[in-house]
Amino acid sequence: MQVSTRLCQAGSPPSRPPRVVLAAFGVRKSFGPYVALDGASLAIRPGEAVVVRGEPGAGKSTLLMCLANHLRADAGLVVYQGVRLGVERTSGGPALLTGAAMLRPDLTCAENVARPLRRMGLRRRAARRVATAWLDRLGAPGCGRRYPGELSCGQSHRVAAATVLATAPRVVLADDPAELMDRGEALDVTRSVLEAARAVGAALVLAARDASVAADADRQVLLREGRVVGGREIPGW
Ligand SMILES: Nc1ncnc2c1ncn2[C@@H]1O[C@H](COP(=O)(O)OP(=O)(O)OP(=O)(O)O)[C@@H](O)[C@H]1O
Repeated sequence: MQVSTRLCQAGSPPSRPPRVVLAAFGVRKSFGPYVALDGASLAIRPGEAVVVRGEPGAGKSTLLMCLANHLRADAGLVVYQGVRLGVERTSGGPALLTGAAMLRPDLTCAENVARPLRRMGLRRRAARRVATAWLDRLGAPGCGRRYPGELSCGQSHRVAAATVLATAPRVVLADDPAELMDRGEALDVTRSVLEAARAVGAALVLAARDASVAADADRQVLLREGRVVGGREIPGW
């Protein structure tokens, strides 16, 4: 509780960079009788890549949704950049990468990536240039003029990742793409996202069933029956 109090202190800016950018403390979430999260705790440092591993149904997606402020926890708290999500901030939160569903089907892929950049104030031409560079970086060159409906699952996920990463987020929460494509493609896509997140200094929390993804990350934690039960956590947490 000492830690959460420190993180939640509002007012004066911290004198040094925060040690933790995103943290969950004892998060519980049920769907009717189904307990998806049963007191999950996790702390993420700025810029690190953390894989949250777990069997199907372990609660990985639910944890990401709570961390992203898309779902409100029944109990416990989520703190992002020193602010309690769902309480002090009811909208906004870390960027959530879920894949193809994030893309507008009536816009080309370049327009999809440029859209949030335009909202951030970039002029049309600059936004287009940045979007094209991000599509290249994510391994989707040549997708710019195509529409989401014309892409494979892997390509759609890469384009969705470009829409998120182009905005230089502090934290990206990425759900496991393995359900939607074959293992090799899912690994390839995941690695591209991981490298791109590192390149812009974004922390990445990646849900994964597959252990091989963890080899490229800074650390991994294991989620079982809605609790973080294993993995190397940050000392002192
Ligand atoms: N909207 C919902 N309504 C009812 N139950 C849900 C809902 N969302 C999740 N659950 C249940 O919560 C539990 C955790 O689901 P969750 O999707 O978070 O697990 P997961 O680890 O991401 O699984 P997977 O690897 O299959 O994606 C499961 O028992 C699931 O059936």
